[in-house]
Amino acid sequence: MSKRLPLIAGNWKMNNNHLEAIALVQKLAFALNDKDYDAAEVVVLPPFTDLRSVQTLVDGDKLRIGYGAQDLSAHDKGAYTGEISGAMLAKLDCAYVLVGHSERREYHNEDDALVNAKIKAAFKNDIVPLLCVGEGLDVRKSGRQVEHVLSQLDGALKEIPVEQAERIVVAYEPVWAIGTGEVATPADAQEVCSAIRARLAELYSADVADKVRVLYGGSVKGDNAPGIMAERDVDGALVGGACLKADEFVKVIRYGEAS
Ligand SMILES: O=C(CO)COP(=O)(O)O
Repeated sequence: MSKRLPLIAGNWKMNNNHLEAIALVQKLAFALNDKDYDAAEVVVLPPFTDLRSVQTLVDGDKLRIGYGAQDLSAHDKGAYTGEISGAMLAKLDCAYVLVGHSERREYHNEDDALVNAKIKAAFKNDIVPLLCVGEGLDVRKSGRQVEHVLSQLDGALKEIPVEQAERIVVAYEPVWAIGTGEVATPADAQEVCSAIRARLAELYSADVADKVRVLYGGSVKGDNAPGIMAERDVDGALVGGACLKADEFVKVIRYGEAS
């Protein structure tokens, strides 16, 4: 069994201009003691307008903090006003890109077919997609969360070859737990994360299932991270609100040191 390196990713959503971005990444690097920290991979996902500043800072200070974008276009280039291509993100050395976040699905009508096209666009540019899946409250109340999430996973991975699938990161983010302060219990997170891993084994192989990192997201904070991260199939966290303060994000990142 391979040991998966935990991944703690901070989704800034629509927060911080490029100057605030520099300040936050500097604070984070300092609070984390970036050069000495290697127990987890740390990634920030700022708005597009911040990426060049974050790249310059990470390169200049040789930070180990990785970065990526919150979305990308399914198209290569051309008359798509307002869109950002995978090639543009690759030129900024983005390692990751979020795909299918519930806020994109809800406010921009992104469906599984578009999510699938965006995953293909990311891989075409050698950027690792961080695929978000998760059920709303109505589905959770009806007890169909596993079925719902696996259907999103199947749709997202359509025609994705094994050598790409094994690099993907999947984030289970129950919509009812996002920004609500209502965190899923560790058992809730484990139930769905283990089902995602089992489906990857069915779709590809046990080896792929063993390699893919499955994260939990939804009201993760310093105090609840240790319990969630202790679950067998949870390999990290996708953090929203708590990643906007360097000290709180560092508490999540250093979850393993909590007493
Ligand atoms: O949507 C999220 C991360 O992508 C989670 O947001 P919160 O941590 O603010 O609930």
